[in-house]
Amino acid sequence: MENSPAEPPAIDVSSLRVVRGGKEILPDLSLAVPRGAVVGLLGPSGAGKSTLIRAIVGAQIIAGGTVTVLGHEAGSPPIRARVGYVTQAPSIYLDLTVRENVAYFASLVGAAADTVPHTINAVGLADQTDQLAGTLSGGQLTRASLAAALVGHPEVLILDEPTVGLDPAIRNDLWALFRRFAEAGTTIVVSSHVMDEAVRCDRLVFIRDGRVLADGTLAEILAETGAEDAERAFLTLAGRSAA
Ligand SMILES: Nc1ncnc2c1ncn2[C@@H]1O[C@H](COP(=O)(O)OP(=O)(O)OP(=O)(O)O)[C@@H](O)[C@H]1O
Repeated sequence: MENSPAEPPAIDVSSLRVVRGGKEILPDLSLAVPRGAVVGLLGPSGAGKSTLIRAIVGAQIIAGGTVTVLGHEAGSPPIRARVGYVTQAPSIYLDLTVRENVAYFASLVGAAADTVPHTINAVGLADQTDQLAGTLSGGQLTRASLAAALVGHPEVLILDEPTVGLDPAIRNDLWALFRRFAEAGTTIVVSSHVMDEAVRCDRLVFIRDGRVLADGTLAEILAETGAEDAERAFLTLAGRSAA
């Protein structure tokens, strides 16, 4: 899962500075995401997770630093079809069916038509193929948005709080799905404010007040803090940084 020295990280953020509404949201943030890893971006509400994600997908004006994805500037034309992004809000058309939505996003990235049913099956929505997206349940809607993002087989998949508000069984199914895509080589960044999702990730980035508190495996972070779980480790690190 770790990079070989010859292989650059999938995502490389260096000294990123972001100002929004006149406020410095990310003062000086650096991190690297290895290829093929599932990386959890964990932190409380308002920590700056969505802002960082926006910078990674090239949707955020940055005031300083660099964000490189697959060796190219974030959001630049050579990588647009290679990076999938699922926002917190439903990112598909509610007045189209699941199939119509996924077919539309397939056409945008030039994916073959036969990838549409395959992707819908992969996210477990075969029975909802002809259902209007606006009539799906919350978990189904998240999976439909995922299908739209996945249909072009992105090498990097960025998911902003995909499991928020979903019941434990659906969260479990979604994590199994992320794992399958990672095993097929996709690099996945998942943001969450639910610390118990840490155990699902290969690596974790703890973020608070726009700063990285920790970047490593859960085992490394627990060893470093002496904490029993991710939540206590986070609190320990937050306490240290405030001291
Ligand atoms: N346009 C804006 N103007 C001013 N402040 C903003 C703007 N957008 C975001 N912020 C602030 O930036 C901070 C980080 O917001 P961000 O959405 O990145 O956090 P988050 O970690 O994703 O939170 P959540 O888990 O609640 O989605 C928050 O304090 C938010 O109020």
